[in-house]
Amino acid sequence: MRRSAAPSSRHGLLGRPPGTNENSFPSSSKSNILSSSPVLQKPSSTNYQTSVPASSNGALAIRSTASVLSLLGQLKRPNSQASPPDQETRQEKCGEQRIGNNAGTLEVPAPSSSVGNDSVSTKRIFRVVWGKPSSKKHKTWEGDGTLEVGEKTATLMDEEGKVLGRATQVKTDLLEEGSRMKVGGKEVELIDLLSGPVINNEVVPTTTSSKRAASEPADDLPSTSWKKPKKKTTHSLVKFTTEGCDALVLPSPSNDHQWTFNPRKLPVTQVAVDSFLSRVLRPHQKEGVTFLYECVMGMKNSQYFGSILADEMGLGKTLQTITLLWTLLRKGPYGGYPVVRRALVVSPSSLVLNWQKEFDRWLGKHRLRTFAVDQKNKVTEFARLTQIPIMLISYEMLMRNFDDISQIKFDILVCDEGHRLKNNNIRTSVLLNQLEIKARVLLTGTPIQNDLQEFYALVDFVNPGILGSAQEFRKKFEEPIVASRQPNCTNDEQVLGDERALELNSRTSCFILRRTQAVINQYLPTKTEIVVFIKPVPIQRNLCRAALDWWENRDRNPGSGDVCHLGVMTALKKICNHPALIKCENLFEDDPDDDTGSYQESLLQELSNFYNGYEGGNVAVHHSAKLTVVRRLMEHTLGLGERMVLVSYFTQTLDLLASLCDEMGLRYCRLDGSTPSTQRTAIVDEFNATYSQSVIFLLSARAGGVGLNLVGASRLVLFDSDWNPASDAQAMSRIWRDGQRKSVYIYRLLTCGTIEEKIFQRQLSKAGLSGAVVDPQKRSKIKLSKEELKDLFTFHSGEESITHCSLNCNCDGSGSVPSPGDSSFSDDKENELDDDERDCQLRLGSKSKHDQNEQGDLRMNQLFQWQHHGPPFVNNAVQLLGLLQASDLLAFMFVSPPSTEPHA
Ligand SMILES: Nc1ncnc2c1ncn2[C@@H]1O[C@H](COP(=O)(O)OP(=O)(O)OP(=O)(O)O)[C@@H](O)[C@H]1O
Ligand SMILES: [Mg+2]
Repeated sequence: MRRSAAPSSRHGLLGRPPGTNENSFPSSSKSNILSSSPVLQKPSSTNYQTSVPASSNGALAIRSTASVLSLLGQLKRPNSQASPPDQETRQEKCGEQRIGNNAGTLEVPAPSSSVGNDSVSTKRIFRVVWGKPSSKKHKTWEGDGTLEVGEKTATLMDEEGKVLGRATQVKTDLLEEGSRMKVGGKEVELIDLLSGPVINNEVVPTTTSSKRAASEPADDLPSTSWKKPKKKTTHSLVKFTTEGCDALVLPSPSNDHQWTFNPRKLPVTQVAVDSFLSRVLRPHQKEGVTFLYECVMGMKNSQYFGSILADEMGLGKTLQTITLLWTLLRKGPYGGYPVVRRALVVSPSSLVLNWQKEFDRWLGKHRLRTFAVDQKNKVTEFARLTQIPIMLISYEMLMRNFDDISQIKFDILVCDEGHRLKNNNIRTSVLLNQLEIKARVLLTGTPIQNDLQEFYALVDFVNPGILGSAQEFRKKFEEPIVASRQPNCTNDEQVLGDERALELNSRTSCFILRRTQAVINQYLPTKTEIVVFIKPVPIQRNLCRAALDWWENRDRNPGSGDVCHLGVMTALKKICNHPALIKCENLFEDDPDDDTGSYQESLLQELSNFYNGYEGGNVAVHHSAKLTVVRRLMEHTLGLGERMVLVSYFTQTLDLLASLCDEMGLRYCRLDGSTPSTQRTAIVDEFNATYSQSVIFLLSARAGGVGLNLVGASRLVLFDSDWNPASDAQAMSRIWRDGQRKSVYIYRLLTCGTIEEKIFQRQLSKAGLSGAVVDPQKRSKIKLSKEELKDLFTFHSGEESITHCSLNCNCDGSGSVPSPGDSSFSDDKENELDDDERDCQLRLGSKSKHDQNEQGDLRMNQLFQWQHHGPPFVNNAVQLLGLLQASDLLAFMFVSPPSTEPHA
């Protein structure tokens, strides 16, 4: 016996169609796509597609919930049980598939409720749970079923369509979702409305939609008008027009799909996205929804139901997912039955309430409510709430409440920022894998972060086994692809690696969809990215040299060994941020790379000898070149009335930036790892509010780098970089998103000649790895060699950008895009200029142009398409970027081509 109103679906998700019985359809009870294994049953030679097949390209559009609802109405009537065969006969007679005719109309069966009654049919069908009567608020239900509600009667049927009881003299107009009543000695709770009444061939607003505000258009109802059927026969056809380019009709199942997943031979109904959603979807989002639908329905591969939506940041993965879930919760291709009853959406804690907000924004609370698990809203409570189909939960909460969650039957799992499942041994992945949910959608803007093993883990999570075992994958794909990206690889290795990358791409592209930000360019204001190379101030140079000397002599220092590389890197990064950070109690406190031991004291001691300038109190801004630049940039930006996001990977650096704000008398918001998840959305909302007093947002890239919308700001500074380009890309994408009205400037600050520049170059190499799978033409180098490590620990003068030098670019730094004659790589460059790929492919460790050419694998990079600004930085562009006041500290700048022409 089950507690709570979450009865299992023995007959697929929602069981037998209302009103059907064993005679009306084949008796197999396992027709649900997502929750039961299919029972193979040879279909008759006739196509069961008795309703309206969508055109394969989805061009024909029926914006109608009515067709599905009316079909349900038809099915429930005993005298319409024979309708599928009849329709088949008709179809055979006509010798055609009922796809749109030349006049752009579609034919669908008339709503049966209208048959024989031209004006009114008031029958409604509710999905219900039933059990013994009891006065308990949270009672134990015994089964699922349907309740057919007439004018004064209500008939309760179980999942098999067997009548369990009838009630007469019922005040049916009071019944709505959530109501409880007694029928035939059983207590019944109405969950949701499957089919509404039909009046004059139009489905009138359901109980749910009648709750809609009076002023709001009934936009989930068909916007196309139904025309009267010519004949009032059971199977007369209704034509209605398909005008309107907003409509989105999802693909119909193939015959194979029907064979596998429709053993009961339910009529195939068209699944269209409700128009209130389809009209707000951008073209790429329509494509995305269709793609996800095909994947989770097993239409692309009947063995696998997973998908990765890997669109770049800000493309609206949330809206696409919400559209998918809403549609699956309401509809399905077989008998019109919803495919999903309950959905689980897992996200980072900072985004749980954002998901709720987005659900409310796009669907409205009157259509759907969601349940966000937190300290107050317990998982067990959700299990009892039959009317709330969506659970939103953070990864952390999921782990804490796993036992309760595993008791609930979910039909689809969505993992937002799913790249965190890049290791299938971590506890989150292990637990999520234990949930028996076949349909899995993983959302990520950055599918590959470090290596192909991580990519494998993501793929294997959504579609277990599709790429074989981890070992097989390593042998077949990873090793050859990695080998082909080594600078000294042979021709054969090269060819094999390219082949395997291609194969991997083709094997995964049917369930991974990735679009770049280029697709939203036209909807957003201009975005300009600026890589700013800043000259370190003398104290920073001295400290860098001291740290590197210490490293050179590491044999004489305690705790030497591999681990000390990481420690020195952290120290160098902190020196670049501000020398004061080395005075912090624990030098390595919040560096994720830190794995240091006792030797840090020795390094700290060494560095302290060089820096005594920080005694607490005000920040010595002039001890950090980057901080000085930020201060001047802030003055410029705030003077224009714009707001700014400052991002760092170090909480100590955020403290420093907070002190700077205090000193400047600026109000700021801050989100870092210590911000309670319950407060995060409120903080973001406060900042984004039009009249917010907060002009600066201090953001920890680790705690809040993903998913957030910070469109209240139009400038963002990435104060320090991560080894992982994906993390930086995530953080830098927070302000250039829908809702942004101003031109956006994104500054990446690098202290030149230091480890920061090396990390940047390393990133350019790693970024290419993503391309290796998404775009097999890309090639990149993956691992750091010993030489590269040594290169990392070389401090250059700090007077010029080594990145620009490594391009061998002879431009005059006047701010123009280099012309072919500016580089000695002109032969290669020509090819590269045709290349509109996003990622740069600078190869770290390349010492000279000669070396690179000998390897024959230098790919000229995107930086040749950027503006090159060198000293003396006096032109208007520098002024516009707000950096003129900081020009004494600048060594070089790359400025991206504007993403779009400025909006009118
Ligand atoms: N079609 C649309 N019309 C208007 N606004 C939209 C549309 N699609 C998405 N948005 C808005 O764009 C913003 C970004 O969308 P969303 O957060 O879903 O991006 P994302 O793809 O998940 O990015 P990330 O990878 O950074 O999480 C949100 O505020 C969302 O409401
Ligand atoms: Mg997102």
